[in-house]
Amino acid sequence: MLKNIGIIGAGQMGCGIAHVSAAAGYRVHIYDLSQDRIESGLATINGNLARLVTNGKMTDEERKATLSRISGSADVNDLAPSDLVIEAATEDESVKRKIYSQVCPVMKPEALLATNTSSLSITRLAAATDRAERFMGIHFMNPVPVMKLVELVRGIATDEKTFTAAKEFVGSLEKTVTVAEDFPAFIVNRILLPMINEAIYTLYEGVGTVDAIDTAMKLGANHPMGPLQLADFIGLDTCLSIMQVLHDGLADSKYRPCPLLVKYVEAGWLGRKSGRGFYDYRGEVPVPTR
Ligand SMILES: CC(=O)CC(=O)SCCNC(=O)CCNC(=O)[C@H](O)C(C)(C)COP(=O)(O)OP(=O)(O)OC[C@H]1O[C@@H](n2cnc3c(N)ncnc32)[C@H](O)[C@@H]1OP(=O)(O)O
Ligand SMILES: NC(=O)C1=CN([C@@H]2O[C@H](COP(=O)(O)OP(=O)(O)OC[C@H]3O[C@@H](n4cnc5c(N)ncnc54)[C@H](OP(=O)(O)O)[C@@H]3O)[C@@H](O)[C@H]2O)C=CC1
Repeated sequence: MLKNIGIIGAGQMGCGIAHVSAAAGYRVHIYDLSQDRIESGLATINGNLARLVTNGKMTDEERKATLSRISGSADVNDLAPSDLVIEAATEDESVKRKIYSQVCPVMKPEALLATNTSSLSITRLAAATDRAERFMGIHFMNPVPVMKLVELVRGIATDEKTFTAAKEFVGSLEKTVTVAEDFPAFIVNRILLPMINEAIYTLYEGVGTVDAIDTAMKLGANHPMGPLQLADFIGLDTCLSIMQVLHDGLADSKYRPCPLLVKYVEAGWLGRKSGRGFYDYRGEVPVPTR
């Protein structure tokens, strides 16, 4: 029976997972490198919970109780009581490997470790832990409090007990599970990211402006967000990492990351989280940057 959930990374996904886990009654501890990051993550969670109260979807007592179940610190040792740790740090294999080398010695031997990776091999990540049979992918979608789907991905060594526990955990959050095999970017991102990358090529080749491309896909294909708006929302660094994993892992030139995406990431224009991407978010309304 899982009670204590540890989260690694106080970014948009880590905070979203913390939010829905605490709302479902779990005790949650968030670990990140800096206390400032954690404080701003907790403020985001509080803002999202407050919006639910305003919209009549949660009482103020439930908001307070949910928040009281979440703690945070920049000390990895505080993850020791966790029954399940979900790693939601930057989409970079070397970063995740380093984290596992620090967190595994701290964790209870029987505790489960999961990654929220968007694309990386679960089997390869599992091999960097001391518990490959108790390791798997639990892939939430952004924004976590709103999106209904979670992809579950087994590594080659993941045991059935771990898979069942993960499935029950996701069910307790009232999310729907799909099972994906351990292939680069799984199901959602195998399909979604090439579409986003193609939208960026469409911009790069001058077929349309940012506004034209997003309007076309919103009104012409009924997508809730245009692909460039969505890329900014996901984070352009994450989009580029996923395309690189697809390109390297499937060895097909159709997954080549658009050079414009590379350029934006090199400029530090990572989308909403850095204030600028295909749109500039620093003013009152987002303004296209091309
Ligand atoms: C990269 C990966 O590995 C995998 C991925 O996650 S890929 C990304 C998958 N996600 C998507 O494709 C999202 C596409 N976009 C959408 O579905 C919608 O634009 C959206 C749900 C994000 C917002 O919907 P909208 O109708 O445009 O806006 P809005 O009316 O403001 O919001 C709808 C609800 O979502 C909530 N919401 C919006 N953004 C939110 C956020 N970042 N965090 C929490 N809640 C949020 C709002 O509070 C609102 O809730 P109520 O219904 O209670 O009012
Ligand atoms: N964005 C999305 O739409 C989705 C992302 N994902 C996946 O979730 C994961 C997180 O993505 P997302 O939340 O968007 O990314 P963010 O950039 O918002 O957050 C990542 C967080 O991890 C922290 N971090 C980096 N290195 C370490 C470390 N060594 N120890 C602890 N924390 C660390 C970062 O801190 P700092 O900023 O200080 O570096 C940051 O707070 C990635 O694997 C991503 O692929 C999955 C589904 C959707």
